[in-house]
Amino acid sequence: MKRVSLTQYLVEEQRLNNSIPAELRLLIEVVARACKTISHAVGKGALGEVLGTAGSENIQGEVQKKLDILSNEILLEANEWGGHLAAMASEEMESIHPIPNRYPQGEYMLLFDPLDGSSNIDVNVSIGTIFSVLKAPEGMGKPTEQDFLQPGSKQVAAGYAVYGPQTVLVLTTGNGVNCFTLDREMGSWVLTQRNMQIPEDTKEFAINASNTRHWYPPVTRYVDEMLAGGTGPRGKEFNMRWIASMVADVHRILNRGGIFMYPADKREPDKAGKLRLMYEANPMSFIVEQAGGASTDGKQRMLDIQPEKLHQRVAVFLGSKNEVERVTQYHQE
Ligand SMILES: O=P(O)(O)OC[C@H]1O[C@](O)(COP(=O)(O)O)[C@@H](O)[C@@H]1O
Ligand SMILES: [Mg+2]
Ligand SMILES: [Mg+2]
Repeated sequence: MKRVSLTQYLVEEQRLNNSIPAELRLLIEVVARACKTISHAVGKGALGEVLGTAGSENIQGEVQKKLDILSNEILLEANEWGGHLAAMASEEMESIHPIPNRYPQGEYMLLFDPLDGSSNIDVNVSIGTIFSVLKAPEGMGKPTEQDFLQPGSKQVAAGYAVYGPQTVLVLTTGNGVNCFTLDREMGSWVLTQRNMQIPEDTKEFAINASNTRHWYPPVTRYVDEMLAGGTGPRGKEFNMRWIASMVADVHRILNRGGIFMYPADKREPDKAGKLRLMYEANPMSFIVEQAGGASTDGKQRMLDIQPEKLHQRVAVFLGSKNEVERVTQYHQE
C-alpha cells in the first residue's frame, strides 16, 4: 500500500477538490501535531505523572483531571504560534481565547474538547480530543463569544483523535471522512481509511443504561423495543456497548455502525443533556453526516441548531441513519 501522509492528503485534496486552502491545511496540521504531543503524554501514564485529578473545577462544575488541563495547554500553545487563528474556545476554559495580534487577520476560529472521556484516563481506556473549525465572521474586530455562536453547518473542518491501542485521527473538511493512524516510530500520521461510511442500519446501541429510570418516554420506548429483541416489535436482537468516551463510541460507529445516545433526562429538567454542543455534538455530527449517518438532538438536525451559549449542552442521538430517524420520530409522536 502506498503510504500517504496527512500533509500529502491535505495538499492532494486541495489540488483535486479545492476544499482545503493552505491556511486551513496548516491549522489542521498544527492541531494534529498537538494531538501527537497529547498522545505521548497519555502513553506515559503514571510514568509521566499525568494521571489523577488537578484539584480544580471547570466552568461546567466538573472536576478537572491533570490531563484535561495539560491537553488544553498543549492545544493552546501549539495554535498560538502555528495556526491561522483569530481565537480559540475550549470546554476547559470559561471564556474565549483571542490570539493577540492575530485578529482581524486570523481567518479561523478553533474549538476543542481537549480531553474527551476523562473518567477513563486513570483506568487506561481509550480517550481522545475533539475539535471544530469555524470561519471568523467577515470584518470581525476583537473576537467575542458571539462570533463563535454559529450553527454546526458552518463548520469548515472537524475531527477527533483517539488515544487507544492505536492513536488515530479522523478528519472531515466537508468532503467525506478519512482516518489517519499515528506511526509511532516515524512520528507521522498515515492515511489508513478513506471515505468512512456508517451503515444505515445497525444492531448495536450505546447509552448509559444506569440512567434508565431518569429517561423521558421516547427514549424508554426506543430502548425497550431494542431490548425486547427478536420477539419484540423490532424483530431482531440488539447488542449494547458503552465505553464512556464519546470519541471511542463514535469511532466504533464509524467503523461498524450503531447509534450513540446521551439524552436529556429528568434528573435536571433544565439541563439539555450532558454533552456540549460546540465542542462535542457539532464536530461529531459533522463527521457522522459526512460518513452517511445522521445526528439530532431528538427534535432537529444537530447542525441546524443556532447556539445561544458557548458552553451550551445538548441531547445527542447520532450514528446509523435509520435508527437516528426512528428515535427522533418517537420524540415527535
Ligand atoms: O459518565 P457518563 O455519564 O457515562 O458519560 C460519558 C460521556 O461523558 C463524556 O466523558 C464527556 O466528555 P468529557 O470527558 O470531555 O467531559 C463523553 O466522552 C462520554 O460519552
Ligand atoms: Mg468530552
Ligand atoms: Mg473533555
